[in-house]
Amino acid sequence: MKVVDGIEMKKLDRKAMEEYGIPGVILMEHAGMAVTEEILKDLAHQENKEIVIVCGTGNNGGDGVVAARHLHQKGFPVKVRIIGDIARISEDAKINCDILKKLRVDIKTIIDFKDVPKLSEELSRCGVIVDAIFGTGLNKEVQGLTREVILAVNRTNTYVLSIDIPSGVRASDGHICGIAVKADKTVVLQLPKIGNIQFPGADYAGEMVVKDIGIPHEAIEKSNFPINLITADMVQAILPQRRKDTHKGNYGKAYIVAGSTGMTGAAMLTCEAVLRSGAGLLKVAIPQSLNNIMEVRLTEAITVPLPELKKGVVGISDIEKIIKTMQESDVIAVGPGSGQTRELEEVLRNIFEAATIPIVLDADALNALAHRQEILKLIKSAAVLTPHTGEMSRLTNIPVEEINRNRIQIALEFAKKWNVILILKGARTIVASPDGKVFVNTTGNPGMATAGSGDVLTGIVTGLLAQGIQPIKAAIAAVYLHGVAGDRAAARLGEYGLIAGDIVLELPYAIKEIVGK
Ligand SMILES: NC(=O)C1=CN([C@@H]2O[C@H](COP(=O)(O)OP(=O)(O)OC[C@H]3O[C@@H](n4cnc5c(N)ncnc54)[C@H](O)[C@@H]3O)[C@@H](O)[C@H]2O)[C@H](O)CC1
Ligand SMILES: [K+]
Repeated sequence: MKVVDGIEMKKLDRKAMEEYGIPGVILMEHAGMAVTEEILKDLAHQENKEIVIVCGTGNNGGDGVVAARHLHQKGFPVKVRIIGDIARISEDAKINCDILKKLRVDIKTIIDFKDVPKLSEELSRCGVIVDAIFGTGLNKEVQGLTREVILAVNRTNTYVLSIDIPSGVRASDGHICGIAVKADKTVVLQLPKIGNIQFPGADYAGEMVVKDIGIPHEAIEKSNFPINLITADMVQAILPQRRKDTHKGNYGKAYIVAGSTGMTGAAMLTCEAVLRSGAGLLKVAIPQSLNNIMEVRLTEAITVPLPELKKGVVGISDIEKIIKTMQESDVIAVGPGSGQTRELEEVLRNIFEAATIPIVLDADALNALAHRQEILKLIKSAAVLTPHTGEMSRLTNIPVEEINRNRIQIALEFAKKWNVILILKGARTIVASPDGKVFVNTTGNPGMATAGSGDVLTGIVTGLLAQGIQPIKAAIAAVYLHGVAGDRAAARLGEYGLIAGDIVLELPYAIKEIVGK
């Protein structure tokens, strides 16, 4: 499913009207009916059935006015409150306002601060507040009377339903324009906006419901807007159904270069996640001195002890053995707990030059790359990099705050520049492909911000790649499954007590939830 900004949505609106001849007032009618459907569901839980619909003078307000008519028609007590200069009302909204007046629905304009106390009372007394002030047309900081009205809405304990996007959240990036409505539910029209998905805006949406309002699907498919939401259907289509006549060789040979003294846990978590993601075979190259520990901790993986140059750390002297095992594998992952050494840069350079299989780079491999990004150009096969925002900052020399203000763009630029698939972990995790496409993940929770969670994701990516899944699809499915497993763990344990091992334990169930077996 595409995720759009206001400009792209307007383009699709215009295409629907100009190329398909669907009048805007029809789209508004569909929008109002879709909103009505959701309000009726929410009203079912409310004692008080009165609805106050707070409208702006644009088409978002128009959607609210259409919903008012349908609710009135169904016998619900409706109050419509239009903020601002009614003379500026959009054409389609005016058509609907005039109909409401003929139906003698209670419709008033809020034009002065002195109207706010009365409105506040109405908002506190009703069962549902509908926020139809701003949608994708919000284009500056919210001030003055509208600011006071949004403050009044947020001060009540009344259930709030926002149309398309909570008013005050910018559709293009989720920025809060001074103040925004805190919604219990947002009825998103046709396609999610970036502001519905990206924080901080995503925090204001409450439960999100996407409703079709009649924009032709073929027009949406033809749009080359690059941002997509990762959905369960998308992941289900990616995960191969298993044939009966198969053996472990069919599910690939994964190879991991990981671990160093004190960091065997990272290697262990990655290995477990590789196998729990369905890979057939797994070898893990670890420093010789850690072999006994790993042999004890890992039952299903084969350890490949490397004669270490420096105790407990993989070094360039091991490269022969690493390359040889790599050439017998279907995917190689480097970095979890490897230790930050200049040696690792050399190991990476050799691997990049020799690899004909997909490469997954995480943690210390990314930190090593921070000094030597140019060696990424040596890679001839597919590469998936999995930085969290801090590692991305070191990789790009862009401050963390700036990355978080523009996650999608920064991830996309890096992927294109270095011809790699980039998983930028965080809220939200972004998967960016060198061909310019972006996939935004919305599964997962703050409980996953715990040591080792990233090692598990690396293992899932590696495990799916081992099974021959196309790299971009493996990255998409991995971040989604990682989040679903984390959500299952949080549902069982809460967000505080959740540790990375719990995500690994829930992973098979997450896969089963999607694949069905
Ligand atoms: N295909 C669809 O998604 C459809 C969406 N519809 C609805 O239309 C809105 C977008 O409507 P638009 O008229 O462009 O603007 P808004 O209603 O979002 O904003 C109203 C108006 O407010 C002015 N404005 C902007 N920022 C501020 C501010 N900070 N302070 C004061 N005034 C401000 C600006 O002039 C805007 O025009 C979309 O979200 C959907 O809800 C269609 O109804 C159906 C098709
Ligand atoms: K709104």
